[in-house]
Amino acid sequence: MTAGETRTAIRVGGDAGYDVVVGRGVVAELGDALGAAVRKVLVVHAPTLGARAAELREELGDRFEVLLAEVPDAEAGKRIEVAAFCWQILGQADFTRSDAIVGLGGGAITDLAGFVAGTWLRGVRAVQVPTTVLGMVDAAVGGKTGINTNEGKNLVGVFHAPAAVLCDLELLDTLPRNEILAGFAEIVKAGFIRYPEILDIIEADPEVATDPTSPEFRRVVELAIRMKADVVSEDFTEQGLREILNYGHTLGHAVEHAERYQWRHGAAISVGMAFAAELGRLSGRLSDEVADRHKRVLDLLGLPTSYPAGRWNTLLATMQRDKKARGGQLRFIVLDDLAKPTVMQAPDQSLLFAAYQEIGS
Ligand SMILES: NC(=O)c1ccc[n+]([C@@H]2O[C@H](COP(=O)([O-])OP(=O)(O)OC[C@H]3O[C@@H](n4cnc5c(N)ncnc54)[C@H](O)[C@@H]3O)[C@@H](O)[C@H]2O)c1
Ligand SMILES: O=C(O)C(=O)C[C@@H](O)[C@H](O)[C@H](O)COP(=O)(O)O
Ligand SMILES: [Zn+2]
Repeated sequence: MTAGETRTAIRVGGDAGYDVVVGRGVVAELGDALGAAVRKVLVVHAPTLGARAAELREELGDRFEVLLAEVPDAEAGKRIEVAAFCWQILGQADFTRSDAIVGLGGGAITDLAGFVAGTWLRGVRAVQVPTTVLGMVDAAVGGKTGINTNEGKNLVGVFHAPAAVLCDLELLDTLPRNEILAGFAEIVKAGFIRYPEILDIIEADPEVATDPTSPEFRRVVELAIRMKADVVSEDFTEQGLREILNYGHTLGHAVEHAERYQWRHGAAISVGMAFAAELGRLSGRLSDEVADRHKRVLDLLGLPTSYPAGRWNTLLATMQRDKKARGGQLRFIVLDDLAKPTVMQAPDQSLLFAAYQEIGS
């Protein structure tokens, strides 16, 4: 970091937990985050981050034996065959329990790298270096890892907390605008379920989303990370509270599946939040003002809030496999008010359908 730049450390899980470090240049802390006990490091990265991964190998080379695993980009990387490819590298290089894995990439890569770290020898050290907004504010934080199956999104995974998360804002300099905006869907989620200040900032000037160097950008990123850090500190394995992080995800994951993962996660979650707002409104719990605010904020960011009306049956069939379902009954996260998320148990299909009609295009 250069003089005058600040570094923020957000703690997850108290004394025995880890820091999520935010700032420009903080990837320079990777060696220390890996720690003195580690000998070998596997950096799992997408092709986009190949040059940066090679630089890291150079930078860390005098302290560690660094191997690189280039894996397919985005959701194509979140497959069991890709995890097996990484396990093979680890096996052939004799990785032991005192070695470590680094996830360098967007949320898909940190989900995969976390899964590999959580399963290799039943769990080795993972340090996450997210390179997308979405990875920084959500995916790399909290130790939820996962891969997809033919039947649905994230159906296989383990909870495996990282040893550190380094959110280097400089890495966002190369991130395309549409990826930045997709990441903002999870920031908006944090606004609705915990910190409405985020919504105020975006409404005051939606352009903050496209300037990673602005103080407002930094503020909303840190608020979203704080929200996630607090929730997962209280409920790491999603016994209750953590379910609120799934706001917009029940329908959103079904949209991703229906689109064969050609939609960005953030875009699908945006549609899912628009649906959750209608569910809140039509069930009589959420005011028109807060429900309408969803579409307004998401529109300001150019994120989608509708989906073809004729796709309901397809989405409903996929939603039956949602992890929040209990005994065959769907459960949705909805809002009673701003920053008051709650679980809606087994809503009538007629209510779900009516809410979907409101976002149907
Ligand atoms: N585990 C969790 O708690 C959690 C939370 C939220 C989302 N997720 C998962 O995260 C995934 C979505 O993550 P995402 O939105 O980061 O998408 P992504 O990982 O697919 O990355 C998006 C694109 O950005 C490119 N990219 C990444 N960093 C770049 C950079 N610095 N410069 C240029 N290009 C770059 C990638 O190559 C990719 O093409 C989904 O699979 C979702 O399920 C997990
Ligand atoms: O961390 C969590 O918990 C979340 O639900 C965060 C979500 O944004 C994320 O997309 C997560 O991967 C969804 O998890 P899933 O259990 O619904 O697959
Ligand atoms: Zn998500």
